[in-house]
Amino acid sequence: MRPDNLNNGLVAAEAFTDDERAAVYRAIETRRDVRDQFLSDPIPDDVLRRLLDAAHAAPSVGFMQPWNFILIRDETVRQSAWEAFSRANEEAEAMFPEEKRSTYRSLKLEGIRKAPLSICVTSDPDRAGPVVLGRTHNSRMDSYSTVCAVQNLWLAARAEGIGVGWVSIFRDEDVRALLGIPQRVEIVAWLCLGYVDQLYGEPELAIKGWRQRLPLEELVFKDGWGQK
Ligand SMILES: Cc1cc2c(cc1C)N(C[C@H](O)[C@H](O)[C@H](O)COP(=O)(O)O)c1[nH]c(=O)[nH]c(=O)c1N2
Repeated sequence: MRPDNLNNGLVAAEAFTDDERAAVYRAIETRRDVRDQFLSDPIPDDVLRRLLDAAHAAPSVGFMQPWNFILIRDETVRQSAWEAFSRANEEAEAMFPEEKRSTYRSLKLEGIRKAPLSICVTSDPDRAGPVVLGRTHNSRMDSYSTVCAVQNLWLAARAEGIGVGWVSIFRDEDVRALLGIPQRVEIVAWLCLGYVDQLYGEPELAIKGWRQRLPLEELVFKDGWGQK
C-alpha cells in the first residue's frame, strides 16, 4: 500500500472507480449551452461557492490565476446587458449571408434576463507581473487559462443541475462601461446561470439546423498537420 500523503507533496493518484468515471463523462457529455430553460430559483450561496471553487481550481499559465468573477444579480444591470446584446445581435445578423439570416433571427442566443445570475469572467494580464512563466512567447496564454476556469465552472454547474449559457454577442466597450472594468483587463465571458429541469440532448444549434457536430476522425491528425 502506498501512503496517501508522501513527504514530498505527492498524493496517491489511482484511476477513478467506474461510477466516478461515469459521472465525469456524463457531466462532459450532457453539458449544454443554455439560453431559455432557466428557472427563476436563486442559486444558494454554498452552491455558488462550489462553482467558483471549481473555476478557481483551473490550470493557469505560471499559476497566475488571472481570473475575476463579477457576480451580477441586479435586474437593471442585466437589462442594460441585454440591451447591449440586442444592439450587437442586430449587427451580427446583418453579417450573415441573406439565406442564413432568418434562421439566425429565430435562434435564442442569450438568457440574460431570464437567468437569475450572470457572471462576467475577466482576465487580468498583470496578475503575476510582466514576465510570467509559460507566457513569455505567447501573450494569449492568460486568456486561455481563464477559459479553463469557465469550463470547470460549466461542468461543475452541470453536476449541480445548474445550466450555464455563454453570451459573447456584445461590444466589449458596452460591458466594460456597464461593469466598470478597467481597459487593461480582458473580458472573457458573460455567463448566464440558473437551475434547469430540462436540457437539449444535443447542441441546440445542431437541433435547430444551424451547424452539425463534425466527425472526430476528420479532426485527428497523426504526426503532422493533415496527416491521416
Ligand atoms: C467562446 C464561446 C462563446 C459562445 C458560446 C460558446 C463558447 C465556447 N456559445 C455556446 C455555443 O453556441 C455552444 O457551446 C455550441 O453551440 C455547442 O453547444 P453545447 O455547448 O454543447 O450545448 C454561445 N451561445 C449563444 O447562444 N450565444 C453566444 O453568444 C455564445 N457564445
